Amino acid sequence: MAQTSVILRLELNHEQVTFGDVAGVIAQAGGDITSIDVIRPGKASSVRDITVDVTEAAEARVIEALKQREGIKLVNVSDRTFLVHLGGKIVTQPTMPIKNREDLSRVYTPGVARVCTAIHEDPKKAYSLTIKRNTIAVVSDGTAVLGLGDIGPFGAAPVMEGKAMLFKQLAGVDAFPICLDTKDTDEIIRTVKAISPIFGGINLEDIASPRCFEIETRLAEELDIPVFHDDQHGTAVVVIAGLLNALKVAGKRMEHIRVVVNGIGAAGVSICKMLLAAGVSKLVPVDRDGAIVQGETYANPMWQWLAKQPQVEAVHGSLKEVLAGADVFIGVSRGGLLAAEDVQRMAPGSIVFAMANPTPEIDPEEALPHVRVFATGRSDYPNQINNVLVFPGLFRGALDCRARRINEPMKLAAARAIASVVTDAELNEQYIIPSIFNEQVVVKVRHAVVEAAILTGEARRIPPDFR
Ligand SMILES: NC(=O)C1=CN([C@@H]2O[C@H](COP(=O)(O)OP(=O)(O)OC[C@H]3O[C@@H](n4cnc5c(N)ncnc54)[C@H](O)[C@@H]3O)[C@@H](O)[C@H]2O)C=CC1
Ligand SMILES: CC(=O)C(=O)O
Ligand SMILES: [Mg+2]
Repeated sequence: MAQTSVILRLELNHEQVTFGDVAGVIAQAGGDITSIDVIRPGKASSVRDITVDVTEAAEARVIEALKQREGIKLVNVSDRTFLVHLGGKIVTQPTMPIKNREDLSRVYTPGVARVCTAIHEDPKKAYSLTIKRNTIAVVSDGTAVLGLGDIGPFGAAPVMEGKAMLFKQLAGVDAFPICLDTKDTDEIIRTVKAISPIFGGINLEDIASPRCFEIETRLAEELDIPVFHDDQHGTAVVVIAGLLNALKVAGKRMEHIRVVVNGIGAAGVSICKMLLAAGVSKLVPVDRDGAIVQGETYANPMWQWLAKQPQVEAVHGSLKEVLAGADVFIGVSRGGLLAAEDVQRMAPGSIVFAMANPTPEIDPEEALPHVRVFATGRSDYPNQINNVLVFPGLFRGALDCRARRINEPMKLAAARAIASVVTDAELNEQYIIPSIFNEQVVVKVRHAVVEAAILTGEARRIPPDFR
């Protein structure tokens, strides 16, 4: 159940209520008080800010219960999640202050002109003399934002700002959110190409399938900087990392497991491809109409590709039907699709990655008693399988070695690097994947990605620590 934190500003009439009464009302309605600040003390009345943790469902109950109680005036409700978004979440910052005319004539005109000319004469110098070498565009058209669907470019912005924050905080990569007001494939490609000169890489985000496949493929072909659709490959990389460790916990092997992947969109297609490359021999891709079946014909070119793979089962069925007996469930579809009895019918020692955001395919509380390893994309449960473990270190590595592309060996190396952060001694059901705050993650992913890029001839620069 999604948890939120609200700050309630209350004016209390001391003749009618005590603070104990207030606490009782909140607790009864399902809220959990985490802090109290006195804003205005007073004998007859006082004003306090009360921070309350509640589930989304209980929030309205708490508010209503307070409003109904005599002696309590609800002055304001602030959602702490909204508060951190006020004014946006990132800023740009100069690398030095401009203190005097001399500084001004160096960083700007006339001095800057010589630098411009030098870059014009040798465009490679853009990497040393501009922000290009450390800057990524996070590009979305707002059509598949988390699991919220097509909520448009304005709606997408808080997620893209969040990705930019994570790039910077975790890997020192400067990232800029770009939310496009078009859903047209050609226009998106034209626009990204037109803005690309200032960027060292393009992170495509939350662009709906199947359009995202063509956009990424064409941009990767036409640009000489890495183009990476995070929802496809970032997700696939982190799933493989989690699965490598979950299989160790469950005592199963990649070649023997039967895997059901639900939601064959951007993330699902890339996950299926990476599972096949990793040696999975029994795969059941499932979308809204049930299993994608070997030998059938599909209009979606990616589903058609899957239907031709010998490892894909030739069995029709709904998600619930095909899930019976499966060793692994990977959900990248939509929240709330499964119940306890569905995961109960999986093979013993089952592994469930319910990764739809913000609501997983099955409520963790329902799934946990019946599965061996359980993971979600969320940060409020153990085992957060989220592409945030991948994109910061992966782009850090790609930028440092000036990789032209991000190829399969670089992705596989990233997956193994993430898995390796959890040592065999630490590994258990609750800890198959490191926390995003584990500093080893970015360090190891970067190192593995640079190494793979050098080995596969993708690097255009050897970073000093590899010389
Ligand atoms: N934890 C993580 O790191 C990540 C999680 N996700 C989550 O995965 C989900 C899908 O993301 P994308 O692949 O980018 O979206 P997408 O829109 O490209 O694909 C979603 C797919 O799920 C299918 N689908 C919808 N309802 C379904 C149902 N009831 N049963 C089976 N399939 C169904 C759609 O037909 C579509 O093919 C979202 O909830 C997203 O938040 C995506 C990327 C990373
Ligand atoms: C995590 C992520 O990229 C998504 O849910 O779309
Ligand atoms: Mg995404």
